Amino acid sequence: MQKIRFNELDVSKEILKAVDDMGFEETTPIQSNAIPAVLAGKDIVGQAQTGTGKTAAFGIPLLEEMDADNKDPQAIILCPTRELAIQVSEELKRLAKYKKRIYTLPVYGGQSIKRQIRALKKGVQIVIGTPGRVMDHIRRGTLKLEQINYFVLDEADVMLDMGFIDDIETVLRDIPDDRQTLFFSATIPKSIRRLSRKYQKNSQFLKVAHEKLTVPSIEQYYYELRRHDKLKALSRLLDLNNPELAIVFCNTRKMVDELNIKLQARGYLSDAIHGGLNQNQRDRVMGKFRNGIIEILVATDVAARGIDVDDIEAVFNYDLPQDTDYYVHRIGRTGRAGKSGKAFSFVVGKDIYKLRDIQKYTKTKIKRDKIPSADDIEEAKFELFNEELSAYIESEKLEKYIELIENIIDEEYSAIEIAAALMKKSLNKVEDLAEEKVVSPNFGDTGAEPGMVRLFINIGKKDRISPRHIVGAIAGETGLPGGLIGAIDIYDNFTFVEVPREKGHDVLEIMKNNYIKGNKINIETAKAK
Ligand SMILES: Nc1ncnc2c1ncn2[C@@H]1O[C@H](COP(=O)(O)OP(=O)(O)OP(=O)(O)O)[C@@H](O)[C@H]1O
Ligand SMILES: [Mg+2]
Repeated sequence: MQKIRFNELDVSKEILKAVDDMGFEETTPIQSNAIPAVLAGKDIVGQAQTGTGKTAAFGIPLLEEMDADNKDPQAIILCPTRELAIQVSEELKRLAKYKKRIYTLPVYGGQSIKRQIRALKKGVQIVIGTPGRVMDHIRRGTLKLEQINYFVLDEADVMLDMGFIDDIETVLRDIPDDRQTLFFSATIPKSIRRLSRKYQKNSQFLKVAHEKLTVPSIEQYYYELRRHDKLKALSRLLDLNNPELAIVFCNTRKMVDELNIKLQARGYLSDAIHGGLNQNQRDRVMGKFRNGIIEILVATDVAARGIDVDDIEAVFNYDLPQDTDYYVHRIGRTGRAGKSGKAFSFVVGKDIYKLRDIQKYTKTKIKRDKIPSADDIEEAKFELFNEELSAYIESEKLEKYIELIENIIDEEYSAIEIAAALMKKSLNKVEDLAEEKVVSPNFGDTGAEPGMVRLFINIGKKDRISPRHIVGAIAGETGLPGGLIGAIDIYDNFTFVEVPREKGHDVLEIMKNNYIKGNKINIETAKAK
């Protein structure tokens, strides 16, 4: 049983109406397999490719089985991160749109526990949470387990990788034996099979029959390069492909932060997400990414697990993942729900062996490709320019300008010379910023604290400059109190500072005139202040 219509399943008209509102036409294979199995009371391990609707595969039968007259929790869904708990909860809310008396609640750390307790007291049937906070509620007695009939682990494998096994086992021991236990992920390693043998009854392993582990609509490429060429390669691929939204994965939090700053300094609208950020920061970043305020999300593996954002057109493995399974989850952030996408992996030295393992494991061919040259980018920009130009000529009223140009032609220049000069001027504007990076003010919303703006300053050799020097120089020259100049750090050959938004342009002007010589900050003067 693969794709069928939802009304061929034994589900209520409320659910049928909701999936129709959501625009779902047919079930996905995991849905046509899992929904009847869960409704029939089975324990299952569900494995299906990324972006193929596993959330609704467990969400729909859970919603069907909830007793609206019972206000106690009847299902717990555990997710590895707060973002995912929120996302799953939102998908369930959409599915429950016409089941007015079923309440779902996400509970996760970082959010006021009192608010969650109040909500739980009012009556909630499905609790979606991260293990830490769920445990906390259980210990406090604010999450009652007596009525729990369903226990779901979403992204089951990464939950074990993250060391949540003790928490999971504690919860499993405490909820009634006659419950149903469901595990889901795109990759099911042996550790999950073991957990299944221990805690599930007559478990059914639903591996949706697919030859490949990755989605076929994702084009996959790799690039062999040297470590220090990665940033250039990333910039070129971003410029050439121009993805609306993209995720770039690095292997450590530190790399994520560093790369994000470098991208921002090059004028990209990027921001970083990883487990080292606090709740507010993470919410802000995810919100900006979902709304397209930032276009590039630089992330660690866990932070992006299961994340479902429309229109992510490209995924970059800036570092190749340590684990082959992680490759599957990473590139699965694109090509969701039947859409197409591209995945680009950077391969340095011995990474090539890991890449071979990945190909063997996922049963896919990752195509080798060349990093686009500066000429390729220029050509692409030129093509885009031509297209935009034609559209502009078609849509705008140009009579007045035609007259003006005719005058210049008469006097000195040919039409071709004038067109060439205008073209160079218009194309260069963008390139100057990206290439020289002397000072690139980024007034877009790129990770600065609220009310602040980030300024990037090229400082040439970093060994002679400390953050203190830079704050000193800015404070001295602009009269801003040092306390208002924030978040300073030094990366490679540049630094950034955050200053109050309304002072941004002033500070920039002053810094340009006084401290930027060529492309170096004049640190001697800064020290003297
Ligand atoms: N039957 C369907 N038809 C069309 N779209 C669907 C269907 N079921 C789910 N979707 C949509 O597909 C997207 C991906 O679903 P979901 O996030 O549940 O995937 P997943 O299998 O959990 O992926 P991952 O392994 O990355 O967690 C969501 O936006 C969801 O609303
Ligand atoms: Mg999922």
